[in-house]
Amino acid sequence: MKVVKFGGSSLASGEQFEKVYHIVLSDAARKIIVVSAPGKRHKSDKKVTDLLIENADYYLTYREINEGLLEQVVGRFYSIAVELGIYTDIISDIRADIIARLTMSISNNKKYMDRVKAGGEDNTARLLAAYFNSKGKEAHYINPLEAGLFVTDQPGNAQVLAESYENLASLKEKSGILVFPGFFGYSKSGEILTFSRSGSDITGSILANAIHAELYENFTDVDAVYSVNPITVRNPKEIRELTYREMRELSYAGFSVLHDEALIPAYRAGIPVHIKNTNNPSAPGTKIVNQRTITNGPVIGIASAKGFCSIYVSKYLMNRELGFGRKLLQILEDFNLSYEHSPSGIDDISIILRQNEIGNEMEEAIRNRVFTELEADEVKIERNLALIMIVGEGMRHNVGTTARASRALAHCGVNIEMINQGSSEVSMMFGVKEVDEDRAVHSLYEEFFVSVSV
Ligand SMILES: Nc1ncnc2c1ncn2[C@@H]1O[C@H](COP(=O)(O)OP(=O)(O)O)[C@@H](O)[C@H]1O
Ligand SMILES: N[C@@H](CC(=O)OP(=O)(O)O)C(=O)O
Repeated sequence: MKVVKFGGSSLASGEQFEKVYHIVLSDAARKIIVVSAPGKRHKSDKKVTDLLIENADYYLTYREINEGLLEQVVGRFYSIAVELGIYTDIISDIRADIIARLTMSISNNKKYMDRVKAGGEDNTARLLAAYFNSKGKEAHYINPLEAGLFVTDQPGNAQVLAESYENLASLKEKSGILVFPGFFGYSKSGEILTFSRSGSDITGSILANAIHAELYENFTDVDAVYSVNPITVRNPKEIRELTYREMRELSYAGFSVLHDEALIPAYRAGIPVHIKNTNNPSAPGTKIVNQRTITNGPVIGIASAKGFCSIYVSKYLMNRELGFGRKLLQILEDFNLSYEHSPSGIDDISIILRQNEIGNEMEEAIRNRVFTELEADEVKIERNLALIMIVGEGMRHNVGTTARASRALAHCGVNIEMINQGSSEVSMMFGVKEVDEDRAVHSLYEEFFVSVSV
């Protein structure tokens, strides 16, 4: 039995729905279909989720529906139904559902937003099931509350609760194709909560774990996971096989093709993940597995992401001071900040954080506390950093990868602000200024994938 997830790009129009229909029917093992909300049909288009957010924002501000915005969302579903020739009252049901989400009582703005956002996936699942039925195929929309997908009470960032796996296991026994909306679950008190953005990938992985699927297929709009983001480098090398660890590191640092939280459930149950292209289903795609044979050089992928800042603290004899690191992290915890990395030296430590979490006032308050409470010699906060992650299981067995990477960065004139090598030895991270990011990635790609034989 397979769980198959289709992303927003795979469901953006009636034509895409048709492709999904044929893909699902071409393999009888494809049992549970997880759907995102319709995505962009072209570059300047809007995702249904973003349209729903605009609708919710308007309602929160004016306490009335903006008819124009509402029509944009309903119009997306309507045009898909027309293209597919589904002439039922499904569109009036979808309109009523979205109006109900928008006009319900508001106790908490963030939860209100989640309920509206979830309308994209929920109605897409209903529409896809209706399409299968219109073609005489047995398919059922599955409601995540009835199926028992329970999550924590964290709006926009919910986490699955352990009991969900047992609840969802019984889906295996149901007949026909099951169409499950991605991206959201329910709190124990019955409220809708979404995962973070792009979270339908997480739903697919949870379901694959719950039913002990033989495979979790994730259909998107690219032929493979590429060794570098195809938006940064043209026609990059395709990756055929990746380990869970490699993909985890790469998706953390910018390989948005798979949500970085989506691997854990599949990994825990040992279920391979297969990334495939809805627009070219016969392409081999990329498999994510527990172990792979290392046929390439040390590096399998290079990922990068903007939006980080570093807090650099130095103090003479820091290494001898009991509890220094703990006290520093305690200060950050007091500000409700989680940190990403902390490379350190004998007398200094840098803490890397996501900069959108620290405003200017908070920055000043942190600086003051570190100076006064920790008696630091120097505290420097640097913004607009990009992290570049070089990843590959082969790095463990290869000498000189760091030297090659540093040489490549020096070659293109990029200054390394910080280096961090993960203890797992499958990744190496470089901090550079955001303005240097693209140049650095090109040069690293050239070094590890193009010019030098490995
Ligand atoms: N290394 C990479 N390999 C493939 N795609 C990548 C990579 N890094 C970023 N992407 C982007 O991920 C996109 C697919 O993910 P996403 O937009 O979430 O699709 P979906 O609509 O299927 O959920 C691709 O179109 C591509 O632009
Ligand atoms: N529709 C949601 C969830 C999702 O997974 O979407 P996509 O598959 O298009 O990344 C979002 O835009 O965040």
